[in-house]
Amino acid sequence: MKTARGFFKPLAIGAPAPWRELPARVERMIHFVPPHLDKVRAKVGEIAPTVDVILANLEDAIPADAKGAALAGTIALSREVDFKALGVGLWVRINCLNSPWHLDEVATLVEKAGDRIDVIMVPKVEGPWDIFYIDQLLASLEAKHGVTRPILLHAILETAEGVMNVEQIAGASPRMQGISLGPADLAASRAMKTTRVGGGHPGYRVIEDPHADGSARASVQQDLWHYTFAKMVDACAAHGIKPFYGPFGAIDDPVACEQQFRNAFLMGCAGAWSLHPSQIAIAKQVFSPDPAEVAFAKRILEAMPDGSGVAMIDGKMQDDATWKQAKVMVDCARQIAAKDAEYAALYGF
Ligand SMILES: CC(=O)SCCNC(=O)CCNC(=O)[C@H](O)C(C)(C)COP(=O)(O)OP(=O)(O)OC[C@H]1O[C@@H](n2cnc3c(N)ncnc32)[C@H](O)[C@@H]1OP(=O)(O)O
Ligand SMILES: CC(=O)C(=O)O
Ligand SMILES: [Mg+2]
Repeated sequence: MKTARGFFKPLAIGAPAPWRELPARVERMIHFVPPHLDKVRAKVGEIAPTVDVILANLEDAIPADAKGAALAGTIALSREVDFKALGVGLWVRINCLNSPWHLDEVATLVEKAGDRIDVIMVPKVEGPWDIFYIDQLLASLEAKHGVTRPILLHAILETAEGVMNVEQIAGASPRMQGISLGPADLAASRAMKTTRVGGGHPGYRVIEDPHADGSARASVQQDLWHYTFAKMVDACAAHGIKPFYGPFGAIDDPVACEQQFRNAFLMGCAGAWSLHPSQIAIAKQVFSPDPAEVAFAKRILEAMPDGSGVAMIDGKMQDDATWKQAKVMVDCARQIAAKDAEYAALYGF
């Protein structure tokens, strides 16, 4: 690992100085777009004002013979829509580092759209060495092409080795913006016997003990992802970067999608992916704190102006620790309100 003094030094002569703090951005949903499809790309201008992030996907779900078209479509998209003016992030998911495509992709993206891309998402990150490699490559390309703002990195946690190394991945570079859970590839990597993209499974349950009278035993479905998810959230929080839930593939089950997103929100995630336009509103609602909870959090802050001591509100004890939770909630709401007039009104900011 780098020394403390070396950590924030640019990795190439002429590369921009690394971010010291992550830029404050609302990222409730990362909306995936297949950029090789002209018809879908043409609709991005309409969708962009309704989302926080548009992601041009070059990796899985893009056919091998369309990788070039997807890259060209991404560059075109970065010029066709003024994402900065809309306050919408532009992200790109490149192909994985052992694929034949990633090198040309990164070189072309930085050369042709380096000043317009906020975050590059790197799939199948196995350990900090993957981040060191892409960090150095980006610095060299940014220097070469005069990019003035460092492009951030987002890792997908989707292999058993990646899960084992998640703490080092989260802290590998000042470029690290966040990590998303990739439940589909992770399931394959672990030899899980499933065929889903995220969500639960009806077979993964706990069952109550047998009853003396032999009557039916209740059982409840459990969360397959809890362990990995909690490990990822702690690694991200400890390193000051953002955790995200990834994709929910059952487009036809908005109820389960909402529940999966809500579990992620409650655990500390900043957002989730939307694969289909119908998932945008779900993510927006779930990852914007409930106005009633925000109102209660404001009361805690008002009751304890310096954040110390003890207070009772509606029968509930408040102290320094609940004050800190309330501050997380109100700060999150304030950030959303600054971007989203609808929520500004709901929160009373
Ligand atoms: C495990 C992982 O790696 S997950 C990440 C990789 N996967 C992806 O990125 C998938 C992205 N999503 C998609 O490709 C599509 O949404 C699919 C294939 C899942 C479903 O597509 P369809 O069957 O066409 O959905 P549907 O018919 O409901 O689409 C309705 C409209 O929304 C459009 N649409 C669908 N998905 C998107 C999208 N992600 N962004 C913008 N528009 C979209 C369709 O083009 C269609 O437009 P139209 O009415 O003008 O014809
Ligand atoms: C997100 C992703 O790429 C996966 O689940 O495999
Ligand atoms: Mg994957």
